[in-house]
Amino acid sequence: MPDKLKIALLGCGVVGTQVARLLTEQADDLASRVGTPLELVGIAVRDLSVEREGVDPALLTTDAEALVAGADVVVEVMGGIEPPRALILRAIEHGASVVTANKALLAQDGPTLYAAADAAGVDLYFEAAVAGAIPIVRPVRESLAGDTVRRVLGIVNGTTNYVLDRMATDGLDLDQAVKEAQALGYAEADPTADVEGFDAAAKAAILASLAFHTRVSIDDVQREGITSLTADDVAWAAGTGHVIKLLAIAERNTGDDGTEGIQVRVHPALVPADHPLAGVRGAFNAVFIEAEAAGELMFYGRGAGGAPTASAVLGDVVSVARHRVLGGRGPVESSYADLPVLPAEAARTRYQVRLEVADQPGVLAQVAAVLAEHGVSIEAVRQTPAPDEHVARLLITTHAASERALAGTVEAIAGLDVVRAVVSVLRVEGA
Ligand SMILES: NC(=O)c1ccc[n+]([C@@H]2O[C@H](COP(=O)([O-])OP(=O)(O)OC[C@H]3O[C@@H](n4cnc5c(N)ncnc54)[C@H](O)[C@@H]3O)[C@@H](O)[C@H]2O)c1
Ligand SMILES: N[C@@H](CCO)C(=O)O
Ligand code: NA
Repeated sequence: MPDKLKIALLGCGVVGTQVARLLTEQADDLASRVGTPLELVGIAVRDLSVEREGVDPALLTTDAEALVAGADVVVEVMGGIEPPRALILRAIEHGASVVTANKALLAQDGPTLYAAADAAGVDLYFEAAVAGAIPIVRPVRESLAGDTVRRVLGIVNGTTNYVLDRMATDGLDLDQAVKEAQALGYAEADPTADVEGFDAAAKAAILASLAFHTRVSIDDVQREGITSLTADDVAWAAGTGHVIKLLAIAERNTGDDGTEGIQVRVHPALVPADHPLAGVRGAFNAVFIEAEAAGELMFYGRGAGGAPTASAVLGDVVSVARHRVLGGRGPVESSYADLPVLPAEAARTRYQVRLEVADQPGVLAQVAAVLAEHGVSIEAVRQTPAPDEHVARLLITTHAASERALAGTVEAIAGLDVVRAVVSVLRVEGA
């Protein structure tokens, strides 16, 4: 048994500071759990002069490469693609186990890192990369390894969930809610990665790879953010018994030509108010899984923040450290299924389409005819008066239709003389 394990920490920001704190404060407990002491041997940072609360300045270094070379376990919480990618590969080359929270890197180039870890026989763990503190990587990879996952629906971005929640509860418009999220430290000064769905898409790619034992990169994920949503959309959703959530969705599906594959997408969707995901408020995250034998499961908690994310990182550190003490490594990424990612247009969902139309005889029939021509089946139609007496508002809910059929339908409806505006088109999920 090693007399101690040397831990190198790369990055000392929001997450790194908390990882350093927990490693120090809980040193005795961690040593008992692992079976040997964990010694934090250094922390790589950019700027040595920045004061970091609770962090021993003597541990700081700007030479990340040298730090990595002498470590048993490397914890990467720098963020970004380079230098983390090169540093992780170097750590693996030196035989270190790696723990990372870096969803962007894993979603872009995970397979290279997994292959390197396999070749070296070391662990590469990343619980914090998806839904922060929520145990989701380990349950999907290990607890559900004997089951067949059909579908994963996740609220995996806390910032957008906070924004949508504020729009729903207090009628804020998007900009106001984003400003509030920034003031609370949820959203970055540049909120693009969150509001345009890039962060959720990275997590969707990682979740899909794990759930379906295949390789999905962020480029395979169909992505749409929340920036086109209005306070009116959110209010309408409530009026029809739904809440709007930004969902990361990964599901098994069959393509038009009968090919078995998966679909992975991120977009806002109407979720029925009685669905467990509808109750996920504020900046919380949740992942809802439908598996063949297990049925429905939901994992809920904090998806971000220094301490919650550090909790997931430390859990991984203990796991990989235990493996080193016992000899060997933990379960690896399985990627035997080789399921293709199907084209987005073949995805089938229910839709709500809101229109403003001329309030005159035959309008409903014309609109219904377009839907019929495109093979889109209507589930319900609701008409409400508009402030202008010559205009009516129509809310059409469809049965499941393909994205392709729906797009053609909406284009044709928009071209009808009697249609003043297509107000919104939203998918309905989880019904
Ligand atoms: N903050 C969260 O809530 C959260 C949640 C889940 C996952 N993550 C992930 O954790 C990682 C870290 O996030 P964070 O919020 O702590 O970021 P941060 O910006 O607060 O901290 C990053 C740290 O890394 C250092 N760093 C960056 N590049 C460096 C370089 N080239 N050399 C040396 N030091 C360098 C920075 O100086 C900073 O100290 C990211 O991959 C992020 O996606 C964060
Ligand atoms: N920006 C992310 C945090 C970490 O992924 C969120 O709002 O959930
Ligand atoms: Na997690």
